[in-house]
Amino acid sequence: MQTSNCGYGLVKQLVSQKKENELKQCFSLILQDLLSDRFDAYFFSKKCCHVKAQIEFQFTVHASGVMHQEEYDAYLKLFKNAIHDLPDHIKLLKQPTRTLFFAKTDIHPLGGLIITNKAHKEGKVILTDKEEGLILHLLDVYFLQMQLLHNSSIDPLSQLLNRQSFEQKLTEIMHSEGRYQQKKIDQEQNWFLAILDIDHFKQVNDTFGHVIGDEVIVLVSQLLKSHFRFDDLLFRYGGEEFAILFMTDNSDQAWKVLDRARELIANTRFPQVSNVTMSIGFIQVGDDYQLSELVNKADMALYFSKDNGRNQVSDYQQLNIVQQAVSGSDIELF
Ligand SMILES: Nc1nc2c(ncn2[C@@H]2O[C@H](COP(=O)(O)OP(=O)(O)OP(=O)(O)O)[C@@H](O)[C@H]2O)c(=O)[nH]1
Repeated sequence: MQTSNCGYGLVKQLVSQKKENELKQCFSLILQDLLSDRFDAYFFSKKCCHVKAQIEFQFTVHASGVMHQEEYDAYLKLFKNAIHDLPDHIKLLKQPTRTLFFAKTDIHPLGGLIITNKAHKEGKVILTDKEEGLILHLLDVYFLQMQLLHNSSIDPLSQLLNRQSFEQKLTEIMHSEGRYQQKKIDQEQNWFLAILDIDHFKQVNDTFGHVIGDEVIVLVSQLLKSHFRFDDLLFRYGGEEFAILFMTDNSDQAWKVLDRARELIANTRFPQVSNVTMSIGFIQVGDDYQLSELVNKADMALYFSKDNGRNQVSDYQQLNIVQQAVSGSDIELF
């Protein structure tokens, strides 16, 4: 039986040294070991080695236990992404014989993970402590790797996702299997792209200085984070410009969500500066446009908000209606 060099300690060390490539390599070795006959215990006891035959990955989840739906979705995404990145020959080793079942426990900072046998009556947990230990350690490795990848995609001032990750995430959404729609809590949900811009921010800088300007960006980011859901994607898109990718039922709901965010910013008293407002434009992500077109259209809606007095939310679809109505009346006039 072989023992991998990629121990848990090594993973931790690589993470702390931010050696992303080495970490990826090490992580891939761990997974190969775990899912192949070379399975061994690297970041835990060798006694776990019999577990291999029992651990299979399948992502049909039958119950969410006591976990909140959003938290549960985030876990699922984490695992799906991790498995998605595996080389093909490893994917072949997966046998969909088991069901993942998440339950919130105190054992792990990310919550606990238990695997149950689908065939087992009433889905009783059949994992031994050692097996559960194995999974929890695996979760640790995922967590550390995700954290590292996460850090490289974060804007240091706002702590939101950076511009580089924006295109990547939007591309992922546009090319993903479920595409623009996903079933969430028994309801179809659609993706929306919003672009938000702080109004008259130049004036803030000119009057109070760049340090205060930066503080406004930080506070706006925190407010937005507190307003949106755990798995909505918030980006600092440019200097005082933000982008949000989020899911909701329809355009009316999207408008309401964004208008509440606008209201929250407008009603917050910012130190020194006092009042800050934001203009927002959004569009539903769909088949009609390429990525750059989509961003341009959301931007057009944003500038419509700016041109119409700022501190408001505009839906690109509604602008079309306005434009068509205008051109329609033009035709009638002439
Ligand atoms: N403090 C600070 N200022 C920034 C940052 N990034 C961009 N800015 C400033 O943001 C200001 C943006 O100004 P404009 O694009 O003219 O827009 P505005 O004054 O917000 O006006 P409207 O968008 O039309 O409401 C510029 O003065 C930039 O220098 C940053 O990271 N920190």
